[in-house]
Amino acid sequence: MSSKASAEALRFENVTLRFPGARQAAIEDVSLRVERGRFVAVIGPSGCGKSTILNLAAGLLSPTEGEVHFAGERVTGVNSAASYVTQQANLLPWLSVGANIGLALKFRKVPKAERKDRIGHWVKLVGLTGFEDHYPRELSGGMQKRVSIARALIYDPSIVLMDEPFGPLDAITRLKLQQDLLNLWEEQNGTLVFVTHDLNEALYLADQVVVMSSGPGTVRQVLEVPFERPRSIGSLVESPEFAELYNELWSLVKSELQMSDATA
Ligand SMILES: Nc1ncnc2c1ncn2[C@@H]1O[C@H](COP(=O)(O)OP(=O)(O)OP(=O)(O)O)[C@@H](O)[C@H]1O
Repeated sequence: MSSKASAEALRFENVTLRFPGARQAAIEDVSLRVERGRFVAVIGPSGCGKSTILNLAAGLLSPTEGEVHFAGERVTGVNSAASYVTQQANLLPWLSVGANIGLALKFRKVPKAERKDRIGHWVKLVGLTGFEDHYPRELSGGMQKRVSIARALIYDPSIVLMDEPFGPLDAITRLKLQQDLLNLWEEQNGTLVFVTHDLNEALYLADQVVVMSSGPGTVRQVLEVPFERPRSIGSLVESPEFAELYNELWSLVKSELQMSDATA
């Protein structure tokens, strides 16, 4: 295998997905390559197929045409290497915070003592010390999100897929969690593909931003985000380079929104 091929995490090759009975394809002829260790944001108008792309990467949907590959292998069923953080935290209400976080370790038959250590470590990392024995209903939305992030990262998955990870949270909690995610996931050197509607979030977190067009969903442009890591959101926001890139991204997204309004 060439070094180029071995650095590849996810690849979409001319992927079209048409839901049964749909007038037009949800996504059409999407080609995309995500290298290992990269953070990639997918952004675009509502309905342009962002979640569909995550579902295809997770192996929950199969392309109508084209192929999805992960780590050099064609994805033909559920992609067990991928950890998926959906829009809702989806915690199991009858399990404590600790048990929710450790779920993937239990499925993988990690011995109890090791499980306990790793859960303790992650509870601390996501700032939930003292809440291990609480139940999801006793947590705020932000705390539930922290649990779902710890649950997704605890078993060192090869790739994490996140659908609007911080969507419903207030601005301050979002900022804090965005910075936490940067710190946590950079340490693990993992691959992250996430969908967002938030231009700032895309630029804070990602190495590349995939801007999609709608009707049907296609890749309009892939924008490189050159900011060095480790990143501090506070310093990024103050830099002129950030403002410049934000404007570039905004004009791309704005033209997509105008196009989708015109075709609606
Ligand atoms: N299960 C389904 N059956 C039929 N059509 C679907 C299904 N899921 C999604 N679609 C359609 O596919 C298209 C893409 O949907 P998708 O959810 O991927 O878009 P999105 O960009 O994630 O949207 P949003 O930003 O609003 O969450 C939309 O037109 C949607 O109506």
